[in-house]
Amino acid sequence: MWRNCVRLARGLGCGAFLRPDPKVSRCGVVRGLSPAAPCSPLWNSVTWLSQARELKDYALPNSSWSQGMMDLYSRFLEMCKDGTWKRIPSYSNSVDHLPESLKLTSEKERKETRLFPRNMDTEGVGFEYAMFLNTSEKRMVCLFQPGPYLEGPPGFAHGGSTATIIDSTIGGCAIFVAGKVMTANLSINYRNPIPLGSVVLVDSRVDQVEGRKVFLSCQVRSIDGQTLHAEATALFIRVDSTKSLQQQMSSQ
Ligand SMILES: CCCCCCCC(=O)SCCNC(=O)CCNC(=O)[C@H](O)C(C)(C)COP(=O)(O)OP(=O)(O)OC[C@H]1O[C@@H](n2cnc3c(N)ncnc32)[C@H](O)[C@@H]1OP(=O)(O)O
Repeated sequence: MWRNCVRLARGLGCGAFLRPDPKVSRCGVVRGLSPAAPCSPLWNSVTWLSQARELKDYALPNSSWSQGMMDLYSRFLEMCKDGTWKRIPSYSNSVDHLPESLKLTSEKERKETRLFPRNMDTEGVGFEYAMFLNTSEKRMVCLFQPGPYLEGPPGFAHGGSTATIIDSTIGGCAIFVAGKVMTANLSINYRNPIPLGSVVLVDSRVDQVEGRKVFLSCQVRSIDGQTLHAEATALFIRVDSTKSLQQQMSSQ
């Protein structure tokens, strides 16, 4: 799995540069639908972007991104050109990632909540990441640059921050394949610490779907592929979107 990814990334060389999307302002605020938006059924119905509010897309390059992050981002953007990969926009509120049809009534109302990995406004201090989806391979990759506020052991990322980015990547992958899901189980083996400010590639894929159960696996590696930082398996359960989370919890 990983070897394929490295091969793909290497095969593209480093010459690609970012073309500004005319519908995306410099600060990453999306106006209407971006051509870079993914095209799975779930995201197609995401005229979510088009309506009244302007949403900031946090998965666009900013000045905190290292050269390594920029290079990798450019390579994946290049791979988006033939439609094999899709860049996934990222917003500060999880509800904005769902199409209107999947939102519960209570979720349609705006709340002062923030998606956990997007809860810091200062660029570069927390989770800097961008995701790309390969629908035919049922695979989601995430380029992740952990900032100084994610410290665990001195100079290295906290294990919880690694778990968060794995859960988000694997969860995003599961959502594309199965719709509305919740993490039921996430098992992580931490192999090598992730230096703060470095760039790693979180590579996840759906291995199997059995009824409501979605099984996934994931590896976190350095961008040269030489260092395995973590590997994980996960079980996500498709939830009945007609039932509120509260109802599901109270029936347990
Ligand atoms: C855009 C942003 C993306 C970010 C993604 C981030 C995702 C998240 O972090 S979600 C938050 C963390 N997760 C949670 O809080 C989930 C808490 N748990 C729950 O809500 C429920 O237990 C839930 C929804 C997972 C399953 O509940 P429910 O729908 O009642 O399913 P339930 O009937 O118990 O189980 C269904 C099947 O799954 C199995 N199953 C459920 N949980 C587990 C588990 N932990 N391990 C193994 N099997 C399980 C059951 O055994 C059952 O199997 P079978 O059909 O063969 O009998």
